[in-house]
Amino acid sequence: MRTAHRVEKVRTAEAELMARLPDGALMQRAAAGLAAACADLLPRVYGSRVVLLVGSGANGGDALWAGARLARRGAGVHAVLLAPDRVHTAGLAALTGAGGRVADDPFDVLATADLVLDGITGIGGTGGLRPDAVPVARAARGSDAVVVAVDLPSGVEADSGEVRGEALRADLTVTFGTHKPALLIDPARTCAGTVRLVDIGIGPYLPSVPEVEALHHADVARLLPRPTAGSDKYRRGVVGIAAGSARYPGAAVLAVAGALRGGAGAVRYVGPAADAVIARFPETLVHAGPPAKAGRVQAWVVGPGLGEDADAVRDVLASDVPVLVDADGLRLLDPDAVRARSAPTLLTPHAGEAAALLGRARTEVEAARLASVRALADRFGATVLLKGSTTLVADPGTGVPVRADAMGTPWLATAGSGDVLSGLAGSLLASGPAARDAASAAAHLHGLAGRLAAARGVPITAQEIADALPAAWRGVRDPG
Ligand SMILES: NC(=O)C1=CN([C@@H]2O[C@H](COP(=O)(O)OP(=O)(O)OC[C@H]3O[C@@H](n4cnc5c(N)ncnc54)[C@H](OP(=O)(O)O)[C@@H]3O)[C@@H](O)[C@H]2O)[C@@H](O)CC1
Ligand SMILES: [K+]
Repeated sequence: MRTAHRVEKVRTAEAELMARLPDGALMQRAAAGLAAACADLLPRVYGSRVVLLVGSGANGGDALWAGARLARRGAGVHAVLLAPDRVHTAGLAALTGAGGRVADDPFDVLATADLVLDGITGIGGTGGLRPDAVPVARAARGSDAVVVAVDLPSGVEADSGEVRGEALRADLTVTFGTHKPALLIDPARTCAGTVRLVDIGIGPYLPSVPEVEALHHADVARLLPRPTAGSDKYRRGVVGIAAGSARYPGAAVLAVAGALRGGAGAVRYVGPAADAVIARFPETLVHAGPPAKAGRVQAWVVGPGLGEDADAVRDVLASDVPVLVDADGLRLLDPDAVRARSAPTLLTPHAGEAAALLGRARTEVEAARLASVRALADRFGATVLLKGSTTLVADPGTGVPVRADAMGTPWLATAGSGDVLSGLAGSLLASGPAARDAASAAAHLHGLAGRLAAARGVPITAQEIADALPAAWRGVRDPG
């Protein structure tokens, strides 16, 4: 699992460790890791042209010390000083002592650079790149050089993943000690490129509960149900799907398709699309409705393609089992009914639906995804899965890390893809895990299924995502 901590926690941990070490030791660890990562990227260090973008803080110091190491190995290193009067003096002395130089003209050296180290700002930066840094950052990005961000891409908000102005998009980010939330959450994450973590020894001083966590295959594998010899279909869990309408029967079929691949022992469909569901999936138990009369289930999914059937939403929310609400269900739900529930509730909005639930603009939700998912979870007292290029899963209250999942691919943005996800997540929910675990496992499997279905770079249908789910289970359980 990758974990990310807030700046305040990183600074506290660094201070505790620094008090036990000689002056500058942590920066040397950071610079050594950074220089090694740069050396790995360059065909050869000797003779390569490296440009350092150096801001006013210790982030610039890291870049200068790493630049000194590369200069000692024969690289031609130029430093572009964005705040010459506040430069890290020891770092600059080390660079010049190793044969590096301060650039006379940033654009000249950037035009021929092989590698640019972005040390403008790290965890101390806020508010996007400043006006004097913008043309330099654009020239770096527009050059043929590979761009390596020091700790964070400059211009992003470390704690929230917001980008409030312009940021410098990197090919690789070398981060120190722990990930920062911005490296796991869009839109900042997309500026980071590949992320490499350098251990500088602060791990023991960081809180055990991070701000954000991202699950690996093995973490997800542990969340997936495994039937035992004593399991029957009821013990494995029955998931009820209240979805579809005369107008949108396909949503019911796709939600059932996801649910059948989610590990529940049986899928019970309730609603007006029973014929379409049975025609495609004869193993489904169908009932015309209402949900309250359909028979026992261990979890409900309500909403995909539901149209205007507010009664179905009300019925399902009145049940005493875990409930997932998606799509039309999110529009029709009564917030008080959600808050009054004692069994878990999982809401699965995309940014537009989240914006409607919060009474904000969609662009606001997209710009501040971490704050938005937490606000929704708190407002509804429910687990929330916010869809997007990274999926976020939050529980209400503080002290529980938000889960971020970047397994998805842009090809997943296709009609019906969300219906498959709700069926899948509901099916996992029926087998008994916490809503947060069911939601994050579902997001990961759904993302991997999308990747597998689109493996040859071709457009995919929602049905193909559902069909790839068994391969995604195998991929997660046996990544071999
Ligand atoms: N502590 C340690 O032991 C270790 C720390 N390490 C490294 O230190 C980094 C943190 O260093 P830091 O605290 O000096 O902050 P940093 O990110 O360099 O920015 C500082 C200054 O930038 C300015 N500024 C703000 N916003 C800005 C903007 N948008 N555009 C331009 N400038 C802006 C602002 O000054 P202002 O101009 O506002 O007065 C602020 O004071 C960390 O990310 C890691 O790389 C590693 O070596 C490991 C050991
Ligand atoms: K940086």
